[in-house]
Amino acid sequence: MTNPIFLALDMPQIDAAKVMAEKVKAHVGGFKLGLEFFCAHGHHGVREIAQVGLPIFLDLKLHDIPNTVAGAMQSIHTLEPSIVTVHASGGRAMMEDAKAAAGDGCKVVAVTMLTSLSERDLKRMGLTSSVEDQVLRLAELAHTAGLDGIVCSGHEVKAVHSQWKDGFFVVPGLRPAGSAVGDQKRVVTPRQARDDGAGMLVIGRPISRADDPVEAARAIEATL
Ligand SMILES: O=C(O)c1cc(=O)[nH]c(=O)n1[C@@H]1O[C@H](COP(=O)(O)O)[C@@H](O)[C@H]1O
Repeated sequence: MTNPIFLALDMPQIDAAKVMAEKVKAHVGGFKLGLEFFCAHGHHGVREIAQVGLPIFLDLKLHDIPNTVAGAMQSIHTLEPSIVTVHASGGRAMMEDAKAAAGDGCKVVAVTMLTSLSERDLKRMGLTSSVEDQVLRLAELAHTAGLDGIVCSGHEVKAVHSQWKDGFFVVPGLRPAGSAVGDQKRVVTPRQARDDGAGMLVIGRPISRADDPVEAARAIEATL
């Protein structure tokens, strides 16, 4: 089994990110570079982390009109990411154009409801359905648009998996038992997410902010 853990390198310093990546590379399957890192270091930063030798998940959460998102996808071709995110709420045409513009071998997955949101947050946005129903609706839209899968929390992944059998499901908001939840609201353990159908486990602070990141990554890997 390839290691499904992707370490989120959410830090603004390129040197610290590279040191962290080198340290834990034996216990993870790849690295996720998101907005904090990409806004600070762009293409150069991605190339630096890619030198560590593991696949790169470029988490740009693109959300704009179809033409702009397709252009952004083309602008990252040369980085050869394994996987890129767009927001499902950008709509079907946006997702179709994003997928058409993605480079060969690059999965495109749609973020559904951020794991930092609760049912109450949905209501405040005027959405009256449950989180699970909203995730299932957006997952269906992403599937129809021809994407490879979605990003959702471990609370919904089982239901999404039963609706979309061959989809690829990325699950963040993961916390080993007893670790600090922080700003996440819908959390499960890495093992639970895996058992329920997650293809990729995105983990940041429980590893990167641990006193001993190598031991933290090794311990999580051992639970899978
Ligand atoms: O797209 C993501 O990766 C993502 C989607 C989501 O709904 N929730 C979420 O936490 N993430 C990302 O997953 C990572 C979680 O980090 P930790 O909470 O530190 O483990 C961060 O890099 C987030 O940007």
